[in-house]
Amino acid sequence: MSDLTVTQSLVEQVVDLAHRAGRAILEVYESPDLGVEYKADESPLTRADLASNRVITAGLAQLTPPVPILSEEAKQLPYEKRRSWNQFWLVDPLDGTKEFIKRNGEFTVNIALVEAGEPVAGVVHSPVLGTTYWAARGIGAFKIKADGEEVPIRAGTANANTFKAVASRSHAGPETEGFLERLGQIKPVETTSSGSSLKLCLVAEGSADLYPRYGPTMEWDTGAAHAVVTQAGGSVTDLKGVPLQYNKENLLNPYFVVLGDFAPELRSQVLQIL
Ligand SMILES: Nc1ncnc2c1ncn2[C@@H]1O[C@H](COP(=O)(O)O)[C@@H](OP(=O)(O)O)[C@H]1O
Ligand SMILES: [Mg+2]
Repeated sequence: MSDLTVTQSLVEQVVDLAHRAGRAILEVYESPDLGVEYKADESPLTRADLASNRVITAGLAQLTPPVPILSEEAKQLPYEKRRSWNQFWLVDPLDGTKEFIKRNGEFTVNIALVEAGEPVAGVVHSPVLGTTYWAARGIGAFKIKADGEEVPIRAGTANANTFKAVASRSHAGPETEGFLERLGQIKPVETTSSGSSLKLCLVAEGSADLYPRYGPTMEWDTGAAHAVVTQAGGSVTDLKGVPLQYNKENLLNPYFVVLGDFAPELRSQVLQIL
């Protein structure tokens, strides 16, 4: 099968799909019963994750029938079946389920197109904020603001007097604290917390300089926002500086760090203290 070419029109259709999924999520979010259940690994699942998943998987299957889909909430094929995929859609229909249940708005819809282990396009939509980040290789990285205006985005250089760091609201711990302390020896650090893949998007748009993640995440938590960060000039790498890879036998990501568009010296200085 020959690969699909990523065009602006394809990405626009995926943005529409993310918006439709967002509306399905909000219907549940605004209802009294979120339908919370717990999966075998004790992570939460709601009616909204499933509703969003249905919208996205049906939409992608219609849009690009030959391209396989790997979704957090769909049955996952064994590695022997998916290892030959060169291109596939990687979907997290609702990232930040814990934040959804807390009703703090910090959750996203995530759709990435992966090619040869690398996310080449991505759409991240926040139904509550009404914002969408999207990017595609060869096209660029953009934010659609709540008022509908679309603007190009660029990761920051971290050249100001302080570092702006962002960390997980529900999954940060002592290793993150230790790193932020070491970072503070380079220059002062201001830290904010947020749920879901929004953290990577904050780095992509230059609102934050970096996001350290000492904790487990899955490929679908990062794929779409990884594409946005990369196209905006930043990086998403393991703690040694190697870009995260996708469609691995084990879909768990290593601990990682998201950096803005840092000069090489600053980049290696930060990688050394991770
Ligand atoms: N023990 C664990 N194993 C795998 N992934 C985990 C995990 N604990 C948290 N995560 C991932 O972290 C994501 C939330 O990230 P954050 O803390 O930055 O908001 C979750 O996304 P979901 O909400 O889609 O399940 C989940 O995939
Ligand atoms: Mg997730």
